[in-house]
Amino acid sequence: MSEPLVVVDGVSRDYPGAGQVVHALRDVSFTAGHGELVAVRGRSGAGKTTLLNLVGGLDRPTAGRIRVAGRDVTAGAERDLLALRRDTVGFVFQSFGLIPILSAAENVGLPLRLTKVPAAERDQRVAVLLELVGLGGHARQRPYEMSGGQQQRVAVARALAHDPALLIADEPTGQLDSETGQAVMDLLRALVRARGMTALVATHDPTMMRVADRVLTLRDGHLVDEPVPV
Ligand SMILES: Nc1ncnc2c1ncn2[C@@H]1O[C@H](COP(=O)(O)OP(=O)(O)OP(=O)(O)O)[C@@H](O)[C@H]1O
Repeated sequence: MSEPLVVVDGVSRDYPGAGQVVHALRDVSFTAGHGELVAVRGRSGAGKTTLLNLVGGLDRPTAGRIRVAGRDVTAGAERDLLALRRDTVGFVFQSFGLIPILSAAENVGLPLRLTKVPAAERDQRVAVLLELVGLGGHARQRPYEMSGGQQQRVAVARALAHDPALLIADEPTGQLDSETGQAVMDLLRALVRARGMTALVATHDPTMMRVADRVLTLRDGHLVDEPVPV
């Protein structure tokens, strides 16, 4: 069997602070297999965002190695990281990150525009993706005409547009009420199952921890063994 989709090996990330260095991650190691949904929990400041950014190639560690889909995310040139993000990783953020002047369909189609997928194919894929997240009838609406849950669904559809092997979601339900958050979680769970994607989801939300295959706990930059509350 080939190596797991995500391999994090002895990763540390220091930030130079005013006067003293912040050790945001300290010697973190884990793997995430193909098709696995891994939740990352921890208090504010524990290092969740730092870890997700490193795995997604948005940042580089101070020490250690990360491989995603067989590619070294830590040693490559900037253009290799760009290629990784374009081909392999989809991102979902707490704040949705949609472009306000674009419709739902245009937001979802944006990554395909950047990779120069022909217009007809793009439109078809966008329609399928919006159906997939339950927004088939909302293609022309702009983000401000949609609820928070609907906006996050658009963001999920956009993250899936280029069919990434890895979905990285940083507090995807952080701005949603619990019922809407649950719906977005269920959607992520179903998508990971149906598409065989791997997902790494930072969350404070106990619901997400219940639907995850595995929960990693960060404390002060360390991975710790801690039972998950049920
Ligand atoms: N760019 C930066 N420069 C300096 N310190 C940083 C930077 N980014 C994060 N940190 C520090 O690194 C530590 C980990 O931050 P991180 O954002 O990864 O935590 P988190 O677990 O995602 O928190 P939250 O749940 O509040 O989003 C914190 O002490 C934070 O202040």
